[in-house]
Amino acid sequence: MARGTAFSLFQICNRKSRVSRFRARLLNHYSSHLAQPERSCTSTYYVPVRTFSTRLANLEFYPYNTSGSKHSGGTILYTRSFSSLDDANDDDDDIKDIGVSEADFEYDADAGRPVDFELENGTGTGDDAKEDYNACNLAVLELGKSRNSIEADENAESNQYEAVVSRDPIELYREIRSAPEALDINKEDWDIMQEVFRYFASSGWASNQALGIYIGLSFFPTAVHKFRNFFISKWPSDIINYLVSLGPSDAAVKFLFPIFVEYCLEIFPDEIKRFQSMIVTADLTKPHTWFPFARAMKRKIIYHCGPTNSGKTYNALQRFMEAKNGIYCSPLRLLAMEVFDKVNAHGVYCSLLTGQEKKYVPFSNHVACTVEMASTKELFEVAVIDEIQMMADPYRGYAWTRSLLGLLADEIHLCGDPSVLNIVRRICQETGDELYEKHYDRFKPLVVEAKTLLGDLRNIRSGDCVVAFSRREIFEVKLAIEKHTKHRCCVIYGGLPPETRRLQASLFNDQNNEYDVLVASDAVGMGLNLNIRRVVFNSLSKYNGDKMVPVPASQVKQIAGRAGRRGCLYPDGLTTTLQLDDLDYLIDCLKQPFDEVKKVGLFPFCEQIELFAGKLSDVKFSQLLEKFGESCRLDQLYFMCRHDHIKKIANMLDKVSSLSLEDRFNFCFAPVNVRDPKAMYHLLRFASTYSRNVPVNIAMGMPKGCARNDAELLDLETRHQVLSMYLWLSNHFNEDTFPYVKKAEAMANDIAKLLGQSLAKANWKPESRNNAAKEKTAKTEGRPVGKNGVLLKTVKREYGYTRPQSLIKRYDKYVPQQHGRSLLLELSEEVAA
Ligand SMILES: Nc1ncnc2c1ncn2[C@@H]1O[C@H](COP(=O)(O)OP(=O)(O)OP(=O)(O)O)[C@@H](O)[C@H]1O
Repeated sequence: MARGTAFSLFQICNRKSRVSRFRARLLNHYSSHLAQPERSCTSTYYVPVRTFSTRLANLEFYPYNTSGSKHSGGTILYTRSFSSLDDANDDDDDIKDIGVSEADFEYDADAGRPVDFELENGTGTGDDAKEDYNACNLAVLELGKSRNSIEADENAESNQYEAVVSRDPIELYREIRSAPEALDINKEDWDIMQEVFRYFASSGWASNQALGIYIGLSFFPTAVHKFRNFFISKWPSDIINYLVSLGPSDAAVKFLFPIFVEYCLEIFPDEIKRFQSMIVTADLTKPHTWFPFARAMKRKIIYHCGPTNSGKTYNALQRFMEAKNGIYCSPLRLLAMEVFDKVNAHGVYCSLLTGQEKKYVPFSNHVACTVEMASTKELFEVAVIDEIQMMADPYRGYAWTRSLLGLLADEIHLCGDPSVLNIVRRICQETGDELYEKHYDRFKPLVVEAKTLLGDLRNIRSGDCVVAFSRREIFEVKLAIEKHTKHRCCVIYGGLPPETRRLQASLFNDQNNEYDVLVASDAVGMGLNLNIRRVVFNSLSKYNGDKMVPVPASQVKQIAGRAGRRGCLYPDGLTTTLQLDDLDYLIDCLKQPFDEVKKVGLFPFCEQIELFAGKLSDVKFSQLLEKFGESCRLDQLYFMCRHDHIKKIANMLDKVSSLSLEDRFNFCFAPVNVRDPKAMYHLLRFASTYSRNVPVNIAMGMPKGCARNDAELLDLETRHQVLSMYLWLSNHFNEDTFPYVKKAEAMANDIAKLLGQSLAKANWKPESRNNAAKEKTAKTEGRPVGKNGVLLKTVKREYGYTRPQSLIKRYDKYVPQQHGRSLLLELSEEVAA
């Protein structure tokens, strides 16, 4: 399709009124080779004041005519970006230029779709356009037409519709509205018009542009349907002829859209108002303004930036302990406990605050807490936010963002890798805080052992930590090691209570017992100081809830970095894989620089959700969350954190009546494994008892003793989670309603001990909580399933990633076999270097 070369300038004027007018002025400058006169046309649209455009295709300037370059006129409604960076000033009467930058249009609804009618908006020299134009004409010439005849046709067509396309859409709309009902409708045209409207209703561009006048995505199809009925009932023949000539196409959509806007503004003022107020209340732009007290301070931000085991946290904690008061924000309960112990051991009184426990140490001015519990109301001299890169975590990132934006501390020490450094720089520009950067290197380089374990767990040695990415794998590895070697294994994975993980860690660290190997999940990557000599990856792929995927490089680095920490028994860290095939991937991951994070997480406060709820009537809390997610506006630096698990809880709690919105919101954040039906059942029970305003019972007995099989071990884990949930709820709701805190604590301690004892004995084959579900999925996908629903290993690769070719294989190809061993050593040294 030929491309025209109209050079467009857009100006929007924004009037002061509540429902303001944007004046979109389009000046089309034709390039000389098309020999068209320069012209301009202006039209005015009434649109509400709104500082966003949608996932626009605004950057693409479309003509209204399929014949390409020859038509001009008409206007496109240009609304503004979601970004706050270029907010329109509502109080400004002047006409404002809109600087359209690519960055403002990150989401393009039409991305990937073929654009047939794109006009050039470039420099005006139009070389590309000239080429396209010539190419198109050439193509047509090949079909047997002369250039003159094509031009004559185009001119004739353009003249024919000039009267339609150059008209102001407001006038067009008024004219259509005042026309009498149509009587004479041509069947063939009618069919085409149906297609045109169908195309319009399914246009991503149009539905997104419609957001600019507060026609929501869910209302858009209804609005188009009514517009179609209105349009067809009037049957404006000149416009119909033009649209029929365009057919169901982007050009037709772009022509109809401004008329549709006029129609909507007149016919749906209530819907527009309602959606507008929803949008305003779901505004998550400028989150730094949510914390006015922090903004009133001149804070000093110190970014301790470096890889694992480089002393970042150590240095930040030194400053924390020197200060007259301070707060340490941890990603894990476990790490908060470690810091709590360490700081108190140094003689600095420090309290502990996590979702589940409050340990107040008399006279303490310091507190170690989990990041979600950090107070943005108290003043501190020093705050430490550990693992700051977790701002980008899809689920929990909002807690780090909130702490960075909202902590009232003179000095805030951020510890983390460099992935969020740039984004922190940008945030500091917005908040006005001073940023200082301290860069660190690893104390000792990590060495990759290129010979690997050659697939044989009998090659395991004392001080090794085998990392596996599922509970099943962990127990399989433990079983195999203990059966075929003299080593005994400690176990650490996310499902275990922090107390049990700590006990397992100290058992492993202690040199005076038989436990000399650790088998752990990625939970080992953060928080624990362990005497690990070598990290061995059992595999480098993991199930992401949907399929097997490679473990991200950043996570591989974090885990491998646990080997050989300063001050531990083995200061020279080693890492390798069980299988040779995985080695290349490990090396690639370690060599990769940290990916730069582009966005960090946000989540609304309860008050924001409450405000939003006021705009809707008769919606359940789960629907409210859904609608908030749909309507919220965000700056370019932020994303809304994933809340599928929250919605799942909200959905379940919809059954419980007489819970306030705030209570529902709080219950949704309770720590529960949403995939564990038993734990979910207890949460529902707690919520419904609470809603009756009577004391909530634990109503769960203690197990008789240690677990004798995996099912009993899983049961212990679940029971501990339920107790942990009870304790969490007692800290987040009125304590009188959850009065059995002491009992819950005692039970949780006992179960943690039982878990420890059970793990020491564990020599059974692992089970999975959702064997049946896995089996079903696997069967529907045609994947072979073994006993207990294990997806067979051979298939894992098919569904997972293809392992990169290993060093050995590469070597085998080019070097005679007998030199293999020495080359491996060379490679090992090379990698280490
Ligand atoms: N100056 C120091 N003197 C003594 N020990 C130190 C010093 N710096 C760091 N360490 C010790 O080195 C180990 C690693 O330090 P630290 O935990 O601060 O590293 P990190 O860079 O924060 O790593 P990670 O992100 O993995 O936690 C810790 O055991 C710490 O106590």
